[in-house]
Amino acid sequence: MKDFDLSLYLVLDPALCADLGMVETTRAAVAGGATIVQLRDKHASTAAMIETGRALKQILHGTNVRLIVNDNVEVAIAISADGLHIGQEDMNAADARRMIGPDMILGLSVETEALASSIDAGIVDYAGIGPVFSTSTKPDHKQPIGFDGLARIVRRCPVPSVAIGGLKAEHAASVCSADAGGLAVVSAICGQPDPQAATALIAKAIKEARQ
Ligand SMILES: Cc1ncc(COP(=O)(O)OP(=O)(O)O)c(N)n1
Ligand SMILES: Cc1nc(C(=O)O)sc1CCOP(=O)(O)O
Ligand SMILES: [Mg+2]
Repeated sequence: MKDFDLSLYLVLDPALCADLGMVETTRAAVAGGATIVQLRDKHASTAAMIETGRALKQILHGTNVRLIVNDNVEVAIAISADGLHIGQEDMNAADARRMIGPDMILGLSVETEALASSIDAGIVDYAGIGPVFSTSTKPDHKQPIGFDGLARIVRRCPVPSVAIGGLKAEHAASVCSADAGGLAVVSAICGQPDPQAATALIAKAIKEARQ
């Protein structure tokens, strides 16, 4: 069984993190209670992502916080990341698994009940489900599913799941009620005046929702 915690999943965005940078934002978020971090940079070269990924690995060394690379399997392998996250339009999950080997965490985006049902739990370790709400962070996002849609999709998922899309601390209780394993957030942490405090606020809301 792979050891990872989806409770508070930080997805990095270089533009939103412009002031502090992705590395310092990650340092602050980990201090605030982030449990997993994704390096997501849709415009960086592979070489630039490898450099950032190595810096993130240093920050996360000695913590239980896992580092996931978005989209780029070459980067995930080059930096020996803890995991890779792919979407339906990125690559086939079985091909990704063959490339990263059996031990790396593999996350897959799913937007519908049918896609959730089709997940092979022998290949995929967790599902990213969304968008719950419309969000300007990902202009090409699919149709928002709301909390009812989230609950329906989670029910069909044979693997742990994390909700994404427009989520903030105030949504922790609804995400937990839908039985998702956590909240994935970008703008609720990246670019916030105090990313550590912003993370701690979400972590507190998750803790309260689970009590
Ligand atoms: C945790 C998590 N869930 C969903 C996504 C979205 O992945 P994808 O659909 O491939 O879109 P991009 O992020 O690549 O634009 C994610 N990155 N992380
Ligand atoms: C990276 C990503 N994936 C989504 C999906 O629906 O699959 S929504 C999204 C961006 C989420 O950003 P914010 O927390 O700022 O709303
Ligand atoms: Mg993708």
